[in-house]
Amino acid sequence: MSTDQQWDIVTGVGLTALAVAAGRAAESARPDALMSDPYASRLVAAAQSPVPFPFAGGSAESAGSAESAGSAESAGSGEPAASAGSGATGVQDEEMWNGASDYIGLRSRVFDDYFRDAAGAGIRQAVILASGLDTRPYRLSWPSGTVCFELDQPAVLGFKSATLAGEGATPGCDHRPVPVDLRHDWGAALEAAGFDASRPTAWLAEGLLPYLPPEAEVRLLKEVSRLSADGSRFAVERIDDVGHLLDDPVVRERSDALGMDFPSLFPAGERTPVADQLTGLGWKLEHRTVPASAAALGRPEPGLAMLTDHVTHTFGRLG
Ligand SMILES: C[S@@+](CC[C@H](N)C(=O)[O-])C[C@H]1O[C@@H](n2cnc3c(N)ncnc32)[C@H](O)[C@@H]1O
Repeated sequence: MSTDQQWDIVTGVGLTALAVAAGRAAESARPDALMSDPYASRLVAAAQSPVPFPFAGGSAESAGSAESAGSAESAGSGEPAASAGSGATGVQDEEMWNGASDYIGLRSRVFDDYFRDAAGAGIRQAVILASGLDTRPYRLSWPSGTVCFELDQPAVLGFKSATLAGEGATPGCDHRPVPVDLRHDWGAALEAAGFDASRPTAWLAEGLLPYLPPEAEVRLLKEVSRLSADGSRFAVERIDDVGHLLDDPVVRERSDALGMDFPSLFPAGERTPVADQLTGLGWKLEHRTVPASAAALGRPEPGLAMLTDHVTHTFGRLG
């Protein structure tokens, strides 16, 4: 991928955001759902992807209220999302999507809880880096006065805002989308959108870092740190060696089925481990493995060795 290439929701890295939304739709439809995204099915349907994603039916109105979303108790009340219907392929295999939701559902819940904890600790500024089709500003309960910034490519944010507006969805926070390319200088755009670096912030990088070139990853972690007042928090999904992901035959089979040129999405190059970078930038870290999160939430481990062995959720605090 060239350093200036852009994408929308059905091309390049954008397609990964759609795949994650399909995983959240699948999770939301489970009777034992760990989280509920009442908009995921609708977003997947509206994208009209040339790849036939499943779970593209349903509507936000019928899929449960945003108020009730996000708790284990209330989750699962949403309407089971329907399959895309025509043109069935391996991509529409239920088992595969239930497998995907095992991890996506778990990851979403872990980071939903992270934002709930940060709100409970009095943090009123959230920044979701590479938010994709994530709908946390709409589906979580935010304390009054919370400002939520979402950063992603212009076409991705534009598609999401337009689709959710068409659904009559309204954010539960002061929602500020910031269209940027995270490979370049995005801090100035964030500040221009009203971000206040003197207030503690809860940052999230979920499904982002491996897609950045190594030097852009270094810049991003430094920029987050520069903009973080004492008391800030930073949650990161880490995949420290993407080679394991690309070598996994199940991952390859799934990305092939989705028509993704997966290897091309991960820029090559030497990387300093993210945990080392964060520690060097002053963050105090806590790490949680995927099996540990699964056990804590009463879920079996996701069936992919690559996820259980090579993905970590890291939580940083400053000050
Ligand atoms: C796997 S998706 C994850 C989306 C979201 N965090 C979620 O969990 O649903 C990756 C996202 O990273 C975004 N992304 C990757 N590189 C980016 C860049 N250089 N600038 C802006 N967004 C980027 C993509 O547009 C996409 O939305």
